[in-house]
Amino acid sequence: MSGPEVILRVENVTKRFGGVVALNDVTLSVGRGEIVGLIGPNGSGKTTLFNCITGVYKPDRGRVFFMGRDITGLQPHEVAKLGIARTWQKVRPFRNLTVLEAVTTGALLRTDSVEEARKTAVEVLELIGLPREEWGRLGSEITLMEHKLVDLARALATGPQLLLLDEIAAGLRPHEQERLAEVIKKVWSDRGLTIVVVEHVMRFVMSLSKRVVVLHEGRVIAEGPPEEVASNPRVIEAYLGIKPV
Ligand SMILES: Nc1ncnc2c1ncn2[C@@H]1O[C@H](COP(=O)(O)OP(=O)(O)OP(=O)(O)O)[C@@H](O)[C@H]1O
Repeated sequence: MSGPEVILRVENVTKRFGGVVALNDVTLSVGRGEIVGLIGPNGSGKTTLFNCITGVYKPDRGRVFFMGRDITGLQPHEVAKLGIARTWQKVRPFRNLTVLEAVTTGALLRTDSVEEARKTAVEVLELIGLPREEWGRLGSEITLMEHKLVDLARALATGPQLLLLDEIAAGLRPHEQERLAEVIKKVWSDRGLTIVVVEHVMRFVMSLSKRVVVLHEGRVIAEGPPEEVASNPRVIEAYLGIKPV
């Protein structure tokens, strides 16, 4: 890939679960500063790819490079420390923590000082625009949209260079998805981040990404600008379940 520095490189990654080949020789690159959409039907391997990048799973074959360094097989906390953060497909409730405390836990990756971590959390919460009166509320008291923003804030508080968002728009109403896309664009430009967005909601992907990679049955079947990819017959065939633009 020419152009910007390659920040993430996945090379020939294969991951099997028993007889299921979740990823089959996947190769892709992400340039620094890009927002790349990763799409594909249910079960095509998107979350498994995130798990192989972040050290949740070790690939059976292939390598993962981050900023030129081979990170294959590192533990999740080591990968996080190097500067890769993620959100999870399922909202992870933090019933007994407040919003501010939950985001502070993210910042504790980089410091032992709770005071310093809280400062980072405040900065991030201000950046994403979650109103101050929400910061003292418990996880059990906030809406799904607020949970998504807190997940995003917690990931940002770890101080990443690369952010992996796993279906963060799922379950939100269209106007909430629009707001979330605006927040993501804001943090992307403010923090100079690189972002990979796994998403089923095509409109959401298209509003964020100039380049989309399509997975189908564990393989990359197409890659390019969203409009081009959306009209690619191979993608349409693989992807009958896709939501219309
Ligand atoms: N821990 C696991 N154990 C066994 N099989 C798994 C595991 N994780 C994923 N798989 C299988 O690997 C394949 C890819 O799953 P994955 O969750 O990566 O797909 P996905 O594209 O993220 O799907 P979705 O859009 O539904 O979230 C599926 O067949 C899935 O059942």
